[in-house]
Amino acid sequence: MDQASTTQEREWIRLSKQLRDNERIWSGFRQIEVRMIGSPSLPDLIDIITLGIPETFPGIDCVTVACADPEYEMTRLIEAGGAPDSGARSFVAIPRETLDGLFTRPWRPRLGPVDERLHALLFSNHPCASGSVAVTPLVRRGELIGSLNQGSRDPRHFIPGIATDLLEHLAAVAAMCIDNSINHERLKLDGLTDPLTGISNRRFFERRLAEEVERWARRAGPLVCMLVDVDFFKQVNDQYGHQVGDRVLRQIASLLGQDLRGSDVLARYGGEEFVLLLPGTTPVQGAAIAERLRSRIEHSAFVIPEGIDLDVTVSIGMACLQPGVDSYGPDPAVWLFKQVDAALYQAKEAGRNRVIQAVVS
Ligand SMILES: Nc1nc2c(ncn2[C@@H]2O[C@H](COP(=O)(O)OP(=O)(O)OP(=O)(O)O)[C@@H](O)[C@H]2O)c(=O)[nH]1
Repeated sequence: MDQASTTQEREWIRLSKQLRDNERIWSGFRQIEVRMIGSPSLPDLIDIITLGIPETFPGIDCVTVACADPEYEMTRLIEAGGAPDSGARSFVAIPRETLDGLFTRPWRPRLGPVDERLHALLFSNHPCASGSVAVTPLVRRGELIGSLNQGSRDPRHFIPGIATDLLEHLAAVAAMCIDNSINHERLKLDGLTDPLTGISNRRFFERRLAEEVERWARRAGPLVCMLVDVDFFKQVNDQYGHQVGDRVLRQIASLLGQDLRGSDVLARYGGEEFVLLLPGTTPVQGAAIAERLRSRIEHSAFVIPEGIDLDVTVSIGMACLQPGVDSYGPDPAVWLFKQVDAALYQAKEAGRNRVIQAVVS
């Protein structure tokens, strides 16, 4: 056999191997894609991404998913639904600013060695991401929602300059599936009850506010509204974790609901804010109730698993629609809520742990 045909044969073998490798990668990629699209829940999806990718693609030793999750919505869903040792370990709730700081526009994957800070942030449970990493932005409807983080022991697996179209495609499908699963979970819960505290949710409150304002317009009596916001709640989460934060929110909901009348409404307005609507209550009665609630929370024991008793306080903004008054503008409900919100803001500004009643001139 002459020299030229030997070289040709080697090239042929190399190309055939490359073709087979590419086919394997594409087939694995399609399998992952189909599994992600068909996943029944968010915990399942995170498992497919974080366990399925390393199983399917040689050289990838671990995968994590980081997402901005300010209200711990995803964290809670994943913890509640996943196997204890899988998705929950590989999902990272990342502060919005930190996520934004990971990438610059146009959002492109970051490839190469991993530094200590990035490792601690994205791979803290995964020592195998020691050689090289690919951190790919998860973008949905033009918004950066997280990052898909793949790690390898091999320092040469992810090197700057390699083609990233497959990584980007995988991240685009993952982002779409994550977004769909969250929306699906929200739809399931989107009744009128807040799943964390068991009390009514904002949608229910808004419905009841419209009904009560209609009754008030028929001269049914005064209508008091108050907005209750936990003071420095971020510190509770930051210091003791969101599960302790969740416990505090549940206890506050229960303290606020202790002696309400049947016609009163208590709802979780969102995050660490609760709202109360008290039909047939005068401003004087409303202020007394608000003060009683504030004091009850200040003097309640909030004992967390470490045995520590947390000091929890709330600020309350309160306002009232008086019967027979028609100077509240075209939409009294909007007027009422604006007053309540402004009063709460004043209560925070004045030092927190207090009730401020909107003064109507
Ligand atoms: N654990 C838990 N935390 C939540 C939930 N919803 C919102 N939060 C957290 O509530 C905190 C609200 O923080 P901020 O808006 O800064 O307010 P704050 O720390 O209470 O400070 P002030 O309101 O100014 O007294 C954030 O850290 C949110 O992540 C939830 O459902 N569970």
